[in-house]
Amino acid sequence: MNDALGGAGEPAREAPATEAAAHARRERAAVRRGRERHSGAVLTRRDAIPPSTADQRLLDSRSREDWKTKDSWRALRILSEFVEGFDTMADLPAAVSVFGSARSKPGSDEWRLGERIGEALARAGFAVITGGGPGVMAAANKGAAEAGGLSVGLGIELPFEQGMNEWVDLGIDFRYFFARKTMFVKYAQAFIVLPGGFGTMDELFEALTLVQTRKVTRFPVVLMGTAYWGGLVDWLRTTMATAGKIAEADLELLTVTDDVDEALQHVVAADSAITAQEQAERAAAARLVRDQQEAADRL
Ligand SMILES: C/C(=C\CNc1ncnc2c1ncn2[C@@H]1O[C@H](COP(=O)(O)O)[C@@H](O)[C@H]1O)CO
Repeated sequence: MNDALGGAGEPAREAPATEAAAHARRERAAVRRGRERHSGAVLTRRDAIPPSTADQRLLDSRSREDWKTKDSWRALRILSEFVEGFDTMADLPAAVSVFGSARSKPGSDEWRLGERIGEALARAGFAVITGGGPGVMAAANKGAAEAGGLSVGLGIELPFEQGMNEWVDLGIDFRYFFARKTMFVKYAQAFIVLPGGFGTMDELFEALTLVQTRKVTRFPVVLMGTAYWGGLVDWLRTTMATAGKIAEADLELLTVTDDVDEALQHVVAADSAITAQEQAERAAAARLVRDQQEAADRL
């Protein structure tokens, strides 16, 4: 039973003071239920949980024998993960991926920011995609779900998994990080990145690399939290750009703000540009078909 649901089945908004207590209650309940692991369609609990994850078995294996005999078969499982992801995500409306620390505590400033950005995106009509985990991910999912938006979680099998957060309405569990990362980029029009650790950095720099190398275009990357990101952005400018490892212009790929409305504006502006370009492309294609038809009719 979801204890964030009120009697009428509606999500009950918790007062800030009680939110952390409610979160702690839910965590204790999860521990009581016992540890569990999702691996694709497979759920294991307690003693049935395998000692390693699929990603570990693929990446951490040192056995040449395994590489010859097992990895080629693993490719089929990897393929199935892409198929499942593509099939499910293709039905999404315009969406934004929100990243940030798995460790942010409910009620903290970062958590509130995550919730507000999730809510603002949902009100603007965007689905919100997160990693489906705790912390900022849960906050953004909560904001989106409670504002009536589509709240998506792309979970990952981890050795210390906590399960998908309760505000995910559409969830996919991935075994492989790289398959999951494709979905974050392919089905989003922008990334919004809140304070986070290695995982968040990985997602941020993957997006920046894809934009810098023009694998994706018209893709805003918004960093939220000027105090947190300021040092990194300064370092990118004064050390990385000065050493010629990136161009000055690459820094313009990033927007840094504390303001939810400003973040949203960037996303909406990019979305409008995409829509205008798609309309122009469709009109050009229709003109081409019409011209060809008229030329054929004249023969
Ligand atoms: C560390 C804890 C739980 C981990 N659970 C996660 N579930 C889903 N996605 C995750 C998890 N941990 C990291 N990620 C991904 O990386 C980003 C956050 O990483 P960070 O190092 O915390 O910045 C996040 O956007 C996810 O995509 C229990 O506390």
